[in-house]
Amino acid sequence: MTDPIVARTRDELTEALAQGENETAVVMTMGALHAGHRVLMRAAREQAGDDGTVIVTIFVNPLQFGPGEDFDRYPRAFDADLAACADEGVDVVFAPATEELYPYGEPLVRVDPGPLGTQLEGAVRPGHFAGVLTVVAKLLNLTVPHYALFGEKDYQQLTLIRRMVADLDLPYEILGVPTVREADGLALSSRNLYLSADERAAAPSLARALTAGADAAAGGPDAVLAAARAELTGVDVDYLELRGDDLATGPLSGPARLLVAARAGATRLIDNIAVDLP
Ligand SMILES: Nc1ncnc2c1ncn2[C@@H]1O[C@H](COP(=O)(O)OP(=O)(O)OP(=O)(O)O)[C@@H](O)[C@H]1O
Ligand SMILES: CC(C)(CO)[C@@H](O)C(=O)[O-]
Ligand code: BAL
Repeated sequence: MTDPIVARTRDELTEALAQGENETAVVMTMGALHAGHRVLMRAAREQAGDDGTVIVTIFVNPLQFGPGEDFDRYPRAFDADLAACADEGVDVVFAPATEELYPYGEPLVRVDPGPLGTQLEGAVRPGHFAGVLTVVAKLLNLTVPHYALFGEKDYQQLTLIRRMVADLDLPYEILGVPTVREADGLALSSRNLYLSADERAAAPSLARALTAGADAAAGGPDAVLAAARAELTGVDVDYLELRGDDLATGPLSGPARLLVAARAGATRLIDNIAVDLP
């Protein structure tokens, strides 16, 4: 096991990447790495190959947090993150300071996520997806990977990143990785660290609701939503929505996504599942 090269600046990153001529794959994270991130790292290694380069970025992006959100208290655990990256054979960790990534202060020009950016998560978190897409575009252009891997847990984010890359002709291949879950179905998330014992006990109701919804697919959209709603207990629901799998609204048949966001105490949890409508 070799320790990854840690790059804190653009120059250090360029130097670290200059060494490899083979395929590169990047996993972008906000740190506090868990087993879900590790699955992304393994998928990245599979894409890049043994002689390729796997890059993990660790950056808590202030641009995607709204006022009153948890930017300040977002978990930060750099030493443990580095150990996890070493364990997974990551080659390069890019962990810039805010001033390194945004040397001119808050960017005036941002990537516009379009109408989907104000729906679902975007309705609850105004400006969130402009902040996400802007930093993802920057990190893609800095790491210049062949592949970038993102989790399906953040399905709307993954969908918007795919659209950004297609709409702006960015030369990177975006790959989605299925959601990694605890034994009781709860999707792994750095924010699960915030949950009290009671909240942790209530949290799997999101996954139960999604499974019940997907199991009711044969009955059509109304049956899916009713089955899911019946299982959503002990949490405050922000939204439960069924959409076509590209998240564009429209007549619902064929491949669809059921998405949920709910609060357990003060902690917002999100999750989603594929639904195969008749
Ligand atoms: N349980 C999971 N399964 C698969 N991918 C995941 C999972 N959790 C996070 N990811 C993916 O890891 C990448 C980095 O996510 P991030 O660092 O925000 O972690 P997170 O656990 O989603 O944190 P948060 O609690 O902030 O949502 C994203 O592509 C995200 O979709
Ligand atoms: C993609 C990302 C690293 C951009 O800050 C973040 O939104 C996340 O961790 O999902
Ligand atoms: N995991 C998505 C990033 C965010 O919640 O800000």
